[in-house]
Amino acid sequence: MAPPLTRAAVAAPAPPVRIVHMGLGAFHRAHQAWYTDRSSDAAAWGIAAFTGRSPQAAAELSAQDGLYTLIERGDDEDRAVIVPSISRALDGANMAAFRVHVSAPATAVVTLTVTEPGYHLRPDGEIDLDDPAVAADLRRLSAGPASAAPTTAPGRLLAGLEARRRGGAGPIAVVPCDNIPANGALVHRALTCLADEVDPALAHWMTENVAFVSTSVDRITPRATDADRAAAVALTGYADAAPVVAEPFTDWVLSGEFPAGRPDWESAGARIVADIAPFEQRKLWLLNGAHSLLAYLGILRGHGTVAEAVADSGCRDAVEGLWAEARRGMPAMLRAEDYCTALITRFANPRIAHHLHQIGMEGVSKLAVRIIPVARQERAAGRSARGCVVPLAAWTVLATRNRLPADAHAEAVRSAAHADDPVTALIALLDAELAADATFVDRIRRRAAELGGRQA
Ligand SMILES: NC(=O)c1ccc[n+]([C@@H]2O[C@H](COP(=O)([O-])OP(=O)(O)OC[C@H]3O[C@@H](n4cnc5c(N)ncnc54)[C@H](O)[C@@H]3O)[C@@H](O)[C@H]2O)c1
Ligand SMILES: O=P(O)(O)OC[C@@H](O)[C@@H](O)[C@H](O)[C@H](O)CO
Repeated sequence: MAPPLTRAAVAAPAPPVRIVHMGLGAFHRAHQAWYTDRSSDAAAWGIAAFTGRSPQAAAELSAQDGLYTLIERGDDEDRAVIVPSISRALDGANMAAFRVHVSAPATAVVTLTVTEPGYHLRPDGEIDLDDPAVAADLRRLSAGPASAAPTTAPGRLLAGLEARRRGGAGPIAVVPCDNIPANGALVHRALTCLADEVDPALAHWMTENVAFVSTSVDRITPRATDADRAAAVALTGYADAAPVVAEPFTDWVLSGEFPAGRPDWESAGARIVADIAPFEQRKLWLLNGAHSLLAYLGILRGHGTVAEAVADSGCRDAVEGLWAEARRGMPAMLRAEDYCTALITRFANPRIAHHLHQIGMEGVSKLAVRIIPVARQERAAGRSARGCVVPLAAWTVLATRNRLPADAHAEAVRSAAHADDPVTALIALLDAELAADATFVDRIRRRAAELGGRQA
């Protein structure tokens, strides 16, 4: 039997905690934790990483001192590195530990990967105060912010910041790393809105002390399997209950201030830019837009993974059609055509089993930021947006057949799918203006009918 992965075994001391992370999933381990470990000053920057909803990842990682294997899976071989930057792995419900770490003077950064619905934002980007979980957190925080046990990520983050203010620990940066455009600005607005309701003095303190950084993050990281756990042992010689598999490619673009410092992430390849918007658009519209298209069209065409779907010329042509529209107007410095060429190779990696079902989850939140902005741009310019019609039509077909992967908005999707005019009702969940564009909706309806959906 392989020996357990421990810090003593691999001679990797835990770096002192200066970063708190929320959402200890696969992506954090493949991306921010990896960048931190690859930075020139890695020995000075440890992470206290908190799970989002279940304590399992914290239990698995704690049993191996926070260490895990990152398997970089190329076209023809695996490369393994043991990543030591997570010094402590903790249950997200452990608010006492969360407050201690966020309010520690040494802590300089809070990063988040809590998934798109984890921010509880409305389609207009504001925090949804009518969401029962948000409303419950507001009641808890208003009754006693110092001892409340919120359950949402924004509620927990606000409780941590409140503890930091009380402790006089000074400024800090909040760095959301989910696939949401202007994620720093949106989280800033969401937290300010909550703080205004809980205690305006806290909102004022945040204005002076909390910097919100927007990021564009990129590294294809599918959920690990039992075969990946076996591969980790074979590669490193250590048993690992929580390895992560990712493609070799990785990218991180950040924009904003870090008033208390940060790791030298540039030394690991990250870029700090003044304007994040073009980088976000390239990533979300080209990579994630194509992913969502492949997910819904691919499921309808009987495929299981991205690599299978992109090998199907019916899916591939649809991706090219979406990209032709999404690339319009992108500045030349983004080299969008080269990015798309590289994406085809990345998607086609036969050794990465990225399941369409996983990508197709949370379609309401994802389509709204991956496809809808392109469709709006095209329609505003008087064009057909036919490339955007395909993913939207495929999504409506799966909705009317009750075959969509899980979605936090499943109830609204179900009710729209049973409306007299399901296509209009479903598109209205994504964007009211496009739902009122009769020509565009009719195009989606006709495409959906071709794909086998219920039209009305
Ligand atoms: N996996 C990728 O390839 C990839 C690449 C770029 C960006 N991302 C971003 O990272 C996010 C997480 O991806 P992952 O692969 O780590 O997923 P994952 O399922 O491995 O981990 C998700 C983490 O978020 C927590 N979480 C889930 N729902 C939550 C909620 N409603 N509130 C609070 N916490 C919640 C989970 O408990 C877990 O800790 C994605 O949604 C995406 O925005 C992922
Ligand atoms: O992670 P999600 O659920 O937001 O979206 C699924 C994929 O589109 C996404 O994870 C991509 O693989 C990733 O964004 C690549 O960097």
